[in-house]
Amino acid sequence: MTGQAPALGARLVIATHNAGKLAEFRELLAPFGLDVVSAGELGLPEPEETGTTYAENARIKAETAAALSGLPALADDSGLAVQALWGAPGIFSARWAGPDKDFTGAMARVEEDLQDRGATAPEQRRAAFVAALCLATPDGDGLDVEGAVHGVIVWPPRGTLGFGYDPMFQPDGFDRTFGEMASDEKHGVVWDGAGRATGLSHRARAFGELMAALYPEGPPR
Ligand SMILES: O=c1nc[nH]c2c1ncn2[C@H]1C[C@H](O)[C@@H](COP(=O)(O)OP(=O)(O)OP(=O)(O)O)O1
Ligand SMILES: [Mg+2]
Repeated sequence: MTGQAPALGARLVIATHNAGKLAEFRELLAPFGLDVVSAGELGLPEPEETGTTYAENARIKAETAAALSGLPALADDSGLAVQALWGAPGIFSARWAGPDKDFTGAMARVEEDLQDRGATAPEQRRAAFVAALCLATPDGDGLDVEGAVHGVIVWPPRGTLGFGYDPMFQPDGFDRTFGEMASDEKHGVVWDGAGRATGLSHRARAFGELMAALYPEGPPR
């Protein structure tokens, strides 16, 4: 797909206050020549995430930003879901890091909870990153998609790339964590020639779903 993606709007708000996510969306959207502006740059508030699912929270963030900015807005609600912890920290992944965004502490808490359950073997340490995206327009339309990537929780954390829980998550089929992967490997997308996008990370996969939902007939001309 080349050129502009009209349904996204020439100007698009990325409704996040997370610098790591914002950088990834800027890279994902870079080929499309959109004017991407962040919620932070527009001075938009961080809405309370009162939903009980990733999708609900993504919609809250996207609708709030679209209504306040008068522009289409793309939001992401995501998290790390650890199977032995019944999906925790899940939608509370950001909250586990506290107001100081201490992900070293949040990762230690995940490991402690796994240790408390005696989860030492890799098969007891299964996890997925999940991302729900919502694209909302100021007139009230919304489009919801999700993506996930499965893997295993490692300890100690490895790597300094990425953000959040990346250093403790090793996706299936790799011997490196997301913290050890360059951005292009973690969330780069590959187009299949028919306008479909695939990728490794939850966010890249959700982005591929978004493009497929926006353009079911293939790339816009
Ligand atoms: O690729 C990722 N690599 C590592 N960690 C990740 C990733 N994706 C989500 N995560 C974790 C950290 C993040 O803080 C939380 C999402 O929480 P979430 O509320 O969706 O985002 P947030 O509060 O950081 O920013 P905002 O709500 O303004 O978009 O899950
Ligand atoms: Mg948040």
